[in-house]
Amino acid sequence: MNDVVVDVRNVTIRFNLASEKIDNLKEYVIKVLKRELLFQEFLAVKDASFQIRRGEAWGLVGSNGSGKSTLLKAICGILKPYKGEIIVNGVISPLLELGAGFDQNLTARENIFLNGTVLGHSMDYMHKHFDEIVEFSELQDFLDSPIKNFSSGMRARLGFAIATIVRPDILIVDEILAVGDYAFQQKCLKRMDEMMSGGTTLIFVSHSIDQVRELCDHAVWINKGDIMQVGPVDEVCDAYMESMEKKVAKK
Ligand SMILES: Nc1ncnc2c1ncn2[C@@H]1O[C@H](COP(=O)(O)OP(=O)(O)OP(=O)(O)O)[C@@H](O)[C@H]1O
Repeated sequence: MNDVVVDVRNVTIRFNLASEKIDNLKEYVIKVLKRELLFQEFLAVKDASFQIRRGEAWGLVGSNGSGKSTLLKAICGILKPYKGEIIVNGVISPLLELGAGFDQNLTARENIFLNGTVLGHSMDYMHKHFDEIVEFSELQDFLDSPIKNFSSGMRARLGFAIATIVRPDILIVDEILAVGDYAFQQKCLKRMDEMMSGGTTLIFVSHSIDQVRELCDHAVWINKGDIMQVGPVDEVCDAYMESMEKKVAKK
């Protein structure tokens, strides 16, 4: 049996950055049509390869702007690699940036249904799980307020509660716990633990190395798009922390 659920094969992700300043949309369109707009190639992830097996928990670590979220988006299929391929076996429940899948002008109640649909659930399914979502998020008193008035922690509560009503094959959690309070973080960690006991594979991005060590068994350290190390969580986190400490000492 092939138990590899995410196979990242020599993946390079490229963005085109406009290399000149453009002040307005009209100027942009004219330049694109005249083929005068210059782009600079920027590789956010370079030749990344690793394999994640069923039931494993992987942490992605690295400093700001190193390519963690970009790699997660490619695993979710939101971004297409410029080179290489990613093979995913199973259903992914992605919990990416805060507010992704939410409409800021709709209420929490409406957003539960909207976000559920974005994740591929029927209205019927969302009706059945509505109370469970509200209970987990502890937002009973704010159900009819528009999301734009929510704090980042409240958005994280709602997003996490929706993304984890199903027991997906692969759960992807990007830095979302950072904005939740301590009690909510513990509640989320417990739920992730339970999901992993049930066989869910986890891919987790966090700047809290303690959380990565606690939750994950493997890790990838990425730095400015380069994969620095892949392997057992403690080895990778030790190497990453050592490099961070050296960086701090130099300053
Ligand atoms: N849509 C985009 N267009 C152009 N550049 C992008 C785009 N998305 C990300 N980048 C660039 O790719 C690089 C990696 O960004 P990414 O968000 O993956 O970093 P990260 O490791 O998740 O950072 P952080 O820890 O700060 O969240 C950054 O330099 C960022 O500016």
